[in-house]
Amino acid sequence: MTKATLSQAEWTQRADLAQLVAALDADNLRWVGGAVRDTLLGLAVKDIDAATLLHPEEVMTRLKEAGIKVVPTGLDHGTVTAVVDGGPVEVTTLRKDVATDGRRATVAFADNWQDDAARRDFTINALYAHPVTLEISDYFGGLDDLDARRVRFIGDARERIREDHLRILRYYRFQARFGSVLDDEGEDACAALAPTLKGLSRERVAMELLGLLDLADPVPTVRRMFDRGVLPVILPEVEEDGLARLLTLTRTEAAQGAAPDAIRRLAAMLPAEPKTAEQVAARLRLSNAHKKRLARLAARARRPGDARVLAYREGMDVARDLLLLAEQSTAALDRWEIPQFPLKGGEIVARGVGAGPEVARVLRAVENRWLEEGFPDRSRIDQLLREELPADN
Ligand SMILES: Nc1ccn([C@@H]2O[C@H](COP(=O)(O)OP(=O)(O)OP(=O)(O)O)[C@@H](O)[C@H]2O)c(=O)n1
Repeated sequence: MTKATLSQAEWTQRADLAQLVAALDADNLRWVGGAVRDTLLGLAVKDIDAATLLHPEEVMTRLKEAGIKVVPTGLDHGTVTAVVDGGPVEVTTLRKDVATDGRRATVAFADNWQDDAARRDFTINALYAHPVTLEISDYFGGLDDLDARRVRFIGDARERIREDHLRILRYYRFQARFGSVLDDEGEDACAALAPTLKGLSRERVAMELLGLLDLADPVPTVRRMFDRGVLPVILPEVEEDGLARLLTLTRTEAAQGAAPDAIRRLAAMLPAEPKTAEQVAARLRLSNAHKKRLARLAARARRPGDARVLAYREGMDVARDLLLLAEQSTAALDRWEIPQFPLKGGEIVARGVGAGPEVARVLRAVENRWLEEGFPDRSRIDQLLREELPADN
C-alpha cells in the first residue's frame, strides 16, 4: 500500500468539513472517490464523497445532534447526504457487493476499508484520505496509476463491468479526462461488453455521454469508441463523417477560445436531418430545451453568412453555435449587443401607407437593407424609409 497525503490545505481549513468530521469522529471517516482523485491531480473538486464505518442511522443521529442538516438520499445503499455550508457531502457506509446484475447491486455493509475499496470501479477512484492527517490509503495501486495517468479497473475488468455496465462509459469519460496510457485489458473488456449498454437507463447513458462530450478533448476517445464498436451501441446514427465534423468543431472551438459544449458537439456528429436529431434526443431523454437546440444545430447552416446578421436573426447563442459548426469566426459578436430595429409600423402608417401588408413589406425591406449595411444609425433608417416608401407617399 503506497502512502501519500492530500496536499491541498483547503481540506483541513474548511470549518464546515471540520464540523462534519467532529460529529462522526475522524477515525470513522475517510474522504474518497473523485474529490480525492481530483485534489491529487491539482484539479478543482466538485462533489465530496465520504466513506464511513458507521451505519446510516448512526450517521443520521450524530449529524442531527451536531446541528447538520441530513437528507437520507439512498438509505438502501447506505448513503446519507450531509448538507454543510460548502455544499452537500455524501456519506456512505462501507459496503461490499453481495449480488449485482449490471444495473443495480445488492450490498451489505462492510467493516473494513479494503472491502469497500474492492467494490469500486477504478484504482484511481479508490483512494481514501484520512480527514485529519490527509494521509492516503491506496489498496490497489491507484496512486501509481494516477501518476501514469492510467484508468485501470480494480481487479478483473469484465467482472467490474458486469457489476455495473455504466462503468464502460465511465471508463471512457475518465480516459478522455486524464488518461494517457491505454489499459489494454480495460479497452478489450469495454469493447466486448458494449452491447450490455442497451439495457441501461437512457438517462444514465445520456449523462455519461454528455459528460464525455463536455470535456476539453474527447475526440481520440470517441474515435476509439467508434472503432471498437462501443459508440454504435449508444449512437448508431453517427458515421465516419460525424467524427470528422467533431474533430473540426473541437479545433475551431479551441482556436476561438470557445468553451466545450456537449450538445453542440453531439449536433456536429449527427447527420443534418432534424428528424434524426429529434430521435436521438428522445432516445436519450434529453430535456425539451436540449432537444430543440440539438435539432436546430444538427440541421446546421452550410454558410451562416454575416455573424451579426445571424445573431440578429437567431439570437446570440445559436449564432455562436452555428458559426463554430461552420468553422467561421465568432469575433464580430464579442463586445457587441444585438441592436433593436429602430423603426415601427406606426411611423410608416403616419407617412400615409394604409395599415396592412404594405406596411409589413416596407418594414421588411428597410430592415433587410439596414442589416445589409451593418446596422447603420437612425438617420440612415429615415433615408432608407424614404427610398422604400411607395412612390405616391
Ligand atoms: N459505477 C460506479 C460509480 C461510482 N463508483 C465509485 O463511487 C465514487 C463516486 O462516484 P461519482 O460521484 O459518480 O464519480 P466521481 O468518481 O466522484 O467522479 P466525477 O464526479 O468526476 O464523475 C467513484 O469515485 C467510485 O469510487 C463506482 O465504483 N462505480
